Amino acid sequence: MHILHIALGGCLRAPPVIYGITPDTGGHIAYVLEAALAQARRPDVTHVTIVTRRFRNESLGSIHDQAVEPVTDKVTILRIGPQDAPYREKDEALSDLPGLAVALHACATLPDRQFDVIHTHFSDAAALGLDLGRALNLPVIYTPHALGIDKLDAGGTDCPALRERIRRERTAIASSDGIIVSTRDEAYKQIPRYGVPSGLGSLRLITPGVPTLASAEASQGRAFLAEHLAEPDRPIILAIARAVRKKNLAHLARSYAQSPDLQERANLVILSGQHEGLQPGTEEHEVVTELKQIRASGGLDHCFALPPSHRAADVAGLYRLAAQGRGVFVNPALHEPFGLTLLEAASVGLPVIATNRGGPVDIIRSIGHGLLVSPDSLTDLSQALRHLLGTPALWRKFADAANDSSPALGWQEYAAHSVSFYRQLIESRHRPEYSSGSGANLELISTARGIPSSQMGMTPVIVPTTDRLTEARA
Ligand SMILES: O=c1ccn([C@@H]2O[C@H](COP(=O)(O)OP(=O)(O)O[C@H]3O[C@H](CO)[C@@H](O)[C@H](O)[C@H]3O)[C@@H](O)[C@H]2O)c(=O)[nH]1
Ligand SMILES: O=P(O)(O)OC[C@H]1O[C@](O)(CO)[C@@H](O)[C@@H]1O
Repeated sequence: MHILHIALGGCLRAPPVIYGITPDTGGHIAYVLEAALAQARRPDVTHVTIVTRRFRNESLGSIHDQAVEPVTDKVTILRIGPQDAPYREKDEALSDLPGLAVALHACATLPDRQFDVIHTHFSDAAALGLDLGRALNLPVIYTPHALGIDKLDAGGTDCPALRERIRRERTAIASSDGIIVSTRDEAYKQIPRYGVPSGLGSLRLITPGVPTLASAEASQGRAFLAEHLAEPDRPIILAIARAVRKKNLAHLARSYAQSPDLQERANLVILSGQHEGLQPGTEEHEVVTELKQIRASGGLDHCFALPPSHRAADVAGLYRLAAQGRGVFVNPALHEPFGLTLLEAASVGLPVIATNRGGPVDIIRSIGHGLLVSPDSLTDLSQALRHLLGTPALWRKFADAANDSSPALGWQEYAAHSVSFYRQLIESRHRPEYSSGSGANLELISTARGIPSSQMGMTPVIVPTTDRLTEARA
């Protein structure tokens, strides 16, 4: 099987990726690369091609202007589009889609590129994938990663670009042959909000694995923080997220700033993308500026680190340092579609405190390595921090749960379930009764493992085939 992934946003390249180098260089890239590498390790997969955008921007890396980038002998990144195209964020790049569709078609019809299935990531890629799928009669799978309606609810600006994104997402949901989501929240709450009649495709809940952390040890994290903290041996309250409002990092900073006892007990470390070159007026610039203001007005320079740049090894070192020093990882997002960082924390045995909106509910229920809090309440967050940092037995219990889950967090099962789903969609194309959009490949819709749909209070649209985190704990 030759799998084609399409992911247009951000700076996608062979590892090491510089996450946070742009606002679109985040979790979906980790997901696509890990999925592709794990799928390629299977003997029934001959090759995995990842198509992304080509652009020229020296500060983001000359690799993005290279048409072909081998990742392994079975995984290749292909970059499409004009050679001198500038880098654009996803909302600005929509006008490029017709040109990219032509370029994709040209590269997908070369004799040595016989794809069997197309897996698209985010709705811009779905538009391209659906077009190619129709032309080549290939099944198309859509993974949303982040959906616009919930972004709007989480405080996203209601603007034409977001409305257009929601329109595209509706088309992707309605027209794809299959949808792969990561959480029950996406399956039972977010997708049904699009009001697309179920029946055009089947939807699977397949839990992603953990992004592979660099091998750096805690000592790397300690060295990285050396110049930022006066008492570097205190436990660390760690947050790592793109500098966008939805991630609610200022809420964590405020909660810490209002709690002198927490400042005495632990240091706060926030990695919020790469700050260099942020343009005034952008969301990321505003988010980072607000964090700096909270730190300055609270006189917290000695205990609140906001490093302006970081690399993959620093991220790994910080997670391990936080775990070693009995700290905690915090994801305070207003809404988190899934939350790969919570898996990263689990993989090093680090307890977490996470938003009770979205994917973290599934993740923490499955792994049991932390507490859920409302992202609206400063006191709930500071109390949770006090409780966890001040109760060694609770910390140990969560750390043990994280360590127990660790072996089950790889991508092998994701690869097995996704490839089996692809195969089913490919085979259904060859059955005589198949006709596109007829719903012939629809499986009936039942309940997610352990949660009757009636309890979710909405119409279920899926047959989840795997919920690996739950299985891992069973
Ligand atoms: O400054 C940063 C910010 C992020 N990261 C890394 O980038 C990834 C970000 O993951 P996450 O916060 O889960 O993802 P998002 O970038 O928000 O991506 C989307 O896609 C992910 C995969 O589907 C989902 O887990 C998210 O909920 C969804 O918002 C993780 O590996 C982080 O460690 C960094 O290294 N540095
Ligand atoms: O919903 P938002 O904040 O626009 O973010 C979605 C973006 O973030 C990412 O998760 C970044 O990797 C992409 O999938 C997507 O481009």
